Amino acid sequence: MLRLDGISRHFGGLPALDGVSFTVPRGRVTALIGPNGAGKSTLINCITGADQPTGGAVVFQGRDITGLPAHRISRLGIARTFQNLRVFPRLSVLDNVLCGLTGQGGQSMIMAMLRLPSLRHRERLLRLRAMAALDCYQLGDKATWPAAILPYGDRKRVELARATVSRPDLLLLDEPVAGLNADETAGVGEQLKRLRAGGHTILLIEHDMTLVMEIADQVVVLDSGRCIAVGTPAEVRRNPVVLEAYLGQTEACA
Ligand SMILES: Nc1ncnc2c1ncn2[C@@H]1O[C@H](COP(=O)(O)OP(=O)(O)OP(=O)(O)O)[C@@H](O)[C@H]1O
Repeated sequence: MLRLDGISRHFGGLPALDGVSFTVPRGRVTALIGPNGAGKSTLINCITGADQPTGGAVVFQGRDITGLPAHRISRLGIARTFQNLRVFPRLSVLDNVLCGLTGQGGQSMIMAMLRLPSLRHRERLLRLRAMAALDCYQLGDKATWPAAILPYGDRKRVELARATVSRPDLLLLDEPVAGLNADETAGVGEQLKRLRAGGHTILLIEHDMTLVMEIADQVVVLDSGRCIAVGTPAEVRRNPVVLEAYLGQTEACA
């Protein structure tokens, strides 16, 4: 589904990513883990076009998408959530989720001005899809609320609904449970399991190791911009290089 070939990204000569290569298989959950500053968000930014790699190639469904602008990559079927929430505070919850369907409107400016019945029909269908996504995340009763007044946990779920509403071929989730309490984390964990069961391909950045070990099929470990391990959760958990770099020597000795 996605192949990364030697991705590098240097900031002022300092490597945030240094020749990172791995593949994200279709229909599986791949977790990307690593200590703070390892380069995880930079890598997601390079995949989605929010940033450009200084070396290497991003190949999605057989096509080289390296350096394409973010809106074109999004149209190819890659959606994401952000580590620092990016909901539109003044838009309603429903409109925030409809933003995840902008590429599917299919209307030209002329059609939009003429308000043809076919266009109104299409808009109704998109709203129904957005409402169904909100229901999946238990947000249906807050559809008309401005996003600004939602509690943090709800805003996280609005982002998830927006990222998943278009049924993207690849879903990139940057710390979806960061800042959530235990109940909210469990709720999002259930959602992620449902997405996995539904055949979604997911690249998940997460520091919550319990969640990662529970839902990932494959774990990729970054450390100081390098890929130091790729394997199943069980393989990675007992890899001494990973334990030393990420989990700490104490656990390695346990
Ligand atoms: N725009 C930038 N300018 C300069 N340095 C940057 C920039 N973005 C990231 N970096 C640096 O690149 C390195 C990797 O950062 P990145 O945010 O990708 O790490 P991360 O693994 O996502 O960390 P965390 O788990 O804390 O989110 C860090 O040293 C960071 O300071």
